[in-house]
Amino acid sequence: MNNVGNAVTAARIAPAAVVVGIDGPSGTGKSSTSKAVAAKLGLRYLDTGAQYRAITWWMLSNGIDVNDAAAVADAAGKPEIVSGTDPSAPAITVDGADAAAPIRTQEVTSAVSAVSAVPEVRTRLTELQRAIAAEAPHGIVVEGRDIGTTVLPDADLKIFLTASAEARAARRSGELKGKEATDLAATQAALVKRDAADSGRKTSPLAKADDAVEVDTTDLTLDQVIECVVTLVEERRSGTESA
Ligand SMILES: Nc1ncnc2c1ncn2[C@@H]1O[C@H](COP(=O)(O)OP(=O)(O)O)[C@@H](O)[C@H]1O
Ligand SMILES: Nc1ccn([C@@H]2O[C@H](COP(=O)(O)OP(=O)(O)O)[C@@H](O)[C@H]2O)c(=O)n1
Repeated sequence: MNNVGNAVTAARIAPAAVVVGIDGPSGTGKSSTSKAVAAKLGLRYLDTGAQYRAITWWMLSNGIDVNDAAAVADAAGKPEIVSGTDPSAPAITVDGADAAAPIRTQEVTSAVSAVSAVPEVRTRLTELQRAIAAEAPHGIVVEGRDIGTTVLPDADLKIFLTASAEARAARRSGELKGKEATDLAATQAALVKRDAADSGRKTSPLAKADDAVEVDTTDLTLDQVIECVVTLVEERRSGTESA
């Protein structure tokens, strides 16, 4: 077959790259759903929250006062942050060091909203996120707070996950070890406080894009959420969305 024939055949076989943004507050199932959907559909995966956690961890590790926006802004370009996009083994390094564990500590979780509110931090990470998405050969699932509104406004599909604060706290608490896991009320209060900070900030707040599909996961199993999103992606790809 000549080159034109090969190109036509290839075009028939390989679906066009698809970009999916999944936003929502903590504990709605963004990471679990995004990784599973990316793996099922042969897409790359990006955890933008891990990048905000990584830069926060760097600030804390280097003695920057995370509540001093000017100091955080001055240092925003210093850490080298590299994200792996394999959904089966997402990785993140900071200045060459594996940051997967330290970015999940309570210290980082308590500081990340302050760092994430600094415009220079958001500008830098948004540029990085867009570059990673552009490099994904078959497409990518990108999860966060502002993917559909700011980072990838032209995404092929935008999902906004929600769930009751109680359900989200119970899920998060189920992940925590020891004392934290038993103090459900404290976990819920911390989640609600972080949601408010993320939604209330001036620069690219946590928000549902007007063209995002909202999925309330409160009474759904994780598998049901994954199946729902896979179906939405496949419908968007084939242009056969249900009315
Ligand atoms: N629909 C669901 N039902 C029950 N548990 C869920 C559901 N979605 C996620 N989980 C669990 O809740 C915890 C938080 O999920 P995660 O994907 O990390 O949420 P997010 O990324 O939105 O914070 C994980 O232990 C996950 O397995
Ligand atoms: N696109 C994003 C992703 C995360 N973030 C910030 O990073 C924090 C941690 O994000 P995360 O996704 O790891 O948090 P969880 O939803 O997993 O609890 C959020 O609370 C936001 O403050 C952001 O500002 N923008």
